Amino acid sequence: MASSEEDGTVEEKENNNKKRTISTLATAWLTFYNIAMTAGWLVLAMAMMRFYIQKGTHKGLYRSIARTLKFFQTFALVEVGHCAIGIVRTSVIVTGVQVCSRIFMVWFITNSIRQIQSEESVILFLVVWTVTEITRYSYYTFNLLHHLPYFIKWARYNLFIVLYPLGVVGELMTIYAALPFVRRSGMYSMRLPNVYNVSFDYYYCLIVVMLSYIPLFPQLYFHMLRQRRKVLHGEVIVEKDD
Ligand SMILES: CCCCCCCCCCCCC/C=C/C(=O)SCCNC(=O)CCNC(=O)[C@H](O)C(C)(C)COP(=O)(O)OP(=O)(O)OC[C@H]1O[C@@H](n2cnc3c(N)ncnc32)[C@H](O)[C@@H]1OP(=O)(O)O
Repeated sequence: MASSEEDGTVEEKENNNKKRTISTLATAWLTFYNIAMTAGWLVLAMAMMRFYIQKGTHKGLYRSIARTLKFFQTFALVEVGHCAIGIVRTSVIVTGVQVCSRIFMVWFITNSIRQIQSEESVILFLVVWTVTEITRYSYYTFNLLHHLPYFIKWARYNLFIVLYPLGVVGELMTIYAALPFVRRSGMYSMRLPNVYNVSFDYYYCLIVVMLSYIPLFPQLYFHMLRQRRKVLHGEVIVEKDD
């Protein structure tokens, strides 16, 4: 009897130690990740400002920051992994939609269609994303270090009220500007007949993507409003499971 009780205690202790090690490793990784992402988006902000001050125009700005933008925005895919393995308390679906829509904007719209890279709408979403991400990643970093200045917390849970709709306007206007070029070039499309006997029209795909903002964006926006009430006003919110 005594020995089985002792066994139980040893097992419990081992489990607790394992959990503590995993949690320490997760915190260390998240701190490194958030610092790296804050730095990445700060580099982007400085590169954009420097370009504009030196050239006095936004034309050519996208090309000058494209590599850094593609790297840091694509790297954000690991955030979906963070949610999936449970090291952050965020929905995989909410994070997945947010990250995938950004990666789609970068790779399959802005990077693929040179003619739209100098549109004002591209600058609009780039500036909005940059302000959002510097605030968001610095919030997570300071939060993990238990030294969160109030103005960063305030910025994280207030700026999105204006920035989110502005970002969506920039993204939708950019996709809209891309439509004529996509139609003319037939890019990423497959016409029949072909060996696979499959037809795909990227032009209509983009129209579906634009329409999908109607049901999806309000969900992300209301999610952030709920987070705001929870963090700034201490409301207890029961989230539905994914
Ligand atoms: C394939 C094609 C698909 C096309 C589909 C098209 C449709 C698209 C429709 C939608 C379009 C959206 C377009 C978006 C544009 C923009 O981004 S505009 C810029 C403005 N945007 C924003 O302000 C939103 C920014 N995004 C986010 O905040 C997130 O991505 C989020 C997932 C939407 C919400 O974040 P969430 O994590 O749920 O909330 P938080 O309050 O920040 O965190 C919750 C808890 O998780 C912890 N946490 C999360 N991440 C980390 C981390 N990296 N490190 C450490 N901790 C983290 C956080 O601390 C919280 O923990 P607790 O405090 O313990 O609760």
